[in-house]
Amino acid sequence: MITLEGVAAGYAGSAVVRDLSLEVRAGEVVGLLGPNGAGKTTTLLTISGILRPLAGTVTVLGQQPQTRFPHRLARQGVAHVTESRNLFYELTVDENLRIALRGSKADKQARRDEVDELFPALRPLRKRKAGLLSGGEQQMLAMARALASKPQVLLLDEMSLGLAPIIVERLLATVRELADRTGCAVLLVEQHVPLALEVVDRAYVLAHGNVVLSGTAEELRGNAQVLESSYLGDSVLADEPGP
Ligand SMILES: Nc1ncnc2c1ncn2[C@@H]1O[C@H](COP(=O)(O)OP(=O)(O)OP(=O)(O)O)[C@@H](O)[C@H]1O
Repeated sequence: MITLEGVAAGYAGSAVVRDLSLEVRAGEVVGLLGPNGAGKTTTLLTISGILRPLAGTVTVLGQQPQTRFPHRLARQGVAHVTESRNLFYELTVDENLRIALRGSKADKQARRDEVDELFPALRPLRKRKAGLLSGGEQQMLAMARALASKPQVLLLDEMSLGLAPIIVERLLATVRELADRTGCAVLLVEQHVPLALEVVDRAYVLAHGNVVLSGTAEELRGNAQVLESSYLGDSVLADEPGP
């Protein structure tokens, strides 16, 4: 679903991510972890076609998104939820969802039912303007919008930004359920490392634009010291229970 081979990515011809190879298969949830400025957002932007790779090959759903028109990719089943959430804040929850729904009437109804099942907390908020929702509710709506477009590939950039760990835990569980149910391939950037490692199948750790560690969630959980040192002293594992 997503394959990167020897990819360099960056801005104005200058690479901030180098020699990156990664893979996300159907139904997998894969984490892209690492400290601030490591190149995680740049990697997602390159996968969704917003940035062109400076070197290497990006393949998404069998195609190379080396196009200046990322909306074409979106129509082909790639949803990218950016840090800014991209909601229409003056529109209601319902209206935000309606805009994102695609396909026949039956398709749209099926998507709506799925959204209702995965995000029951949004049901009583349908008539509320998106701008009046809490941070967690807005993030749910951003994910629900992504789901409404029936993605085969979902890119999630720091969906937990500014949210309490309990909300993050719920959102991550929903992402897992979405991948298991729909077979969607999910690549997620997440700062809450221990929480992310509870739901992802595998993860890549980026530091200074290079992969410094990768493995299954179990391998990474068992490699906490190396994982922590890749964050250059940031105590990412601080919310792990003590010994
Ligand atoms: N539009 C831009 N033009 C030039 N450099 C940029 C641009 N956006 C990001 N960068 C630089 O690229 C590097 C990687 O940034 P990126 O946003 O990909 O990191 P990140 O791992 O997502 O960080 P964070 O966790 O802080 O969001 C940083 O040094 C950043 O300053």
